[in-house]
Amino acid sequence: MFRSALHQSRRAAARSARFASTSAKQQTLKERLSELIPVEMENVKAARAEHGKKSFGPVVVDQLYGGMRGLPALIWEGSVLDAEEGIRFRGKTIPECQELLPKAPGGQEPLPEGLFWLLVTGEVPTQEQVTALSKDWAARAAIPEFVQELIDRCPPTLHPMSQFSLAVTALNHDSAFAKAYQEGISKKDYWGPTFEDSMDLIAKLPNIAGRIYRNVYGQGKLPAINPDKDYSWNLANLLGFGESQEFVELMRLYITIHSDHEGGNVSAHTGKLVGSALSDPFLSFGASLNGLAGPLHGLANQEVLIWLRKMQSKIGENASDEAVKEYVWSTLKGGQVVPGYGHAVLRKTDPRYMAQREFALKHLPEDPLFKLVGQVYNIVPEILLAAGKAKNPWPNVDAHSGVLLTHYGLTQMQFYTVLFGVSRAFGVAAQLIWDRALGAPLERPKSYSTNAIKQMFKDKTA
Ligand SMILES: CC(=O)SCCNC(=O)CCNC(=O)[C@H](O)C(C)(C)COP(=O)(O)OP(=O)(O)OC[C@H]1O[C@@H](n2cnc3c(N)ncnc32)[C@H](O)[C@@H]1OP(=O)(O)O
Ligand SMILES: O=C([O-])CC(=O)C(=O)O
Repeated sequence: MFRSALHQSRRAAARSARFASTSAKQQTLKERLSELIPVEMENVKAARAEHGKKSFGPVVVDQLYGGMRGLPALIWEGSVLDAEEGIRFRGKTIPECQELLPKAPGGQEPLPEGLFWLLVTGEVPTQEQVTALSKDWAARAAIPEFVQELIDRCPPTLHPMSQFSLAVTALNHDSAFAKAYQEGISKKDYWGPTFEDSMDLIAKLPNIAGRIYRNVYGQGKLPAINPDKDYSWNLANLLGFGESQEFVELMRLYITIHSDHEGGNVSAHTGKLVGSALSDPFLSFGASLNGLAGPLHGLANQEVLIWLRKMQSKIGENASDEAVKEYVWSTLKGGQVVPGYGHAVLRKTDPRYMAQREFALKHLPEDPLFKLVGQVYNIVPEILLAAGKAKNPWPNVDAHSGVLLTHYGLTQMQFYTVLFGVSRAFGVAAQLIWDRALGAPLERPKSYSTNAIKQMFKDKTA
């Protein structure tokens, strides 16, 4: 009976996918989503009916002390991470996304608009649907005057990530979800205003990021959003790099690959957790950003560049492998981590690192800093293995992002994590929409004290 429910829901999904392909041109993301939600509700119901009582295996006490590594604890629809092969967005690898997602005219990198559509629906959109999304986001891009003033009043010495988080949190002033909740919206309709807030959130981030960048680094007045251009072009232009076709392409790739990394990473999980209290998407994503701002998470892309620059000032440019090795060892011996290396889940080189490396090989193969990143790649894993602590000696996404931004003249490292944050909104927003559509409950796992654990196992051998 359970199996037949699953089959029925799959048949309904297939019917609905066929419908989508015939009427794709006319459908907006919200229209498509409203068709998919009832299908997915049935799918989840069937999956829970069939598998709900099955166990993933035992939970051991070390997992409670060890940052919950490997603990199956969350549902996250947009992406799943495999330790060996890396991330798949709705089942698609990064190279597959690069191939399948729509591009801008003359562009070769995927448009993040298409990635968002994929994260939300599990489907690859048409060129027209992606263009419509670019236009929709451009139309929603303006930020309220008081948020502009809030950013303008921040001292330039306040870290750009703190400014970013303040501004995103303040967008809650106009939250459609918070308003609808106060007006007594029914649970079954939560997803509608969550969708609107999520679209507004993503749309407004370039104006927030651009304003912070120009304020902090004295880069002059913010230009207007161009409604005929895509999201990444507008973001690049607000930062002052709209003239560089390569930088715009880099933004398309960057926003696509940093968007989502399943649900357990700090920023994604924080957004989901805060959203589970029915805090609106602005409050939820503001919280995500505060997690992303930590040096073991998104701030690592700033830390990598700082570390590379420090290395250069200590051992000079074009340093020998021996000198680099010595510098890496001195980092470890100083009780610090090598930023950009290691990962909580991955056990191979991050495919996001590889995608950025390929971009560099194509566009900036002779860049001296890129060469240093390559040299470090040949040296660090062996040293981390020899040091014997890190479970994954290979580079993660952050080991490569800064060098690309620096190449095009975006040299202000403290700003880098803001760009990561713009991208991470895509993944968090997509999940918030589904969480509210599927009625995800308040998150509240059980915690224990050390004494409670000791007591629990007092008279037991295992
Ligand atoms: C977008 C992202 O968030 S990607 C990650 C970005 N962060 C970084 O690049 C910072 C450097 N890397 C790290 O600190 C870690 O590898 C993390 C935080 C990413 C993962 O942490 P964990 O899952 O705890 O890693 P792991 O189980 O391998 O850690 C075991 C030990 O190796 C150490 N280790 C792991 N990676 C490194 C590293 N790059 N340099 C030095 N030591 C390391 C850990 O600090 C830990 O030491 P401890 O036992 O003294 O506490
Ligand atoms: O998956 C993680 O824990 C960290 C990471 O790479 C990301 O969030 O992009």
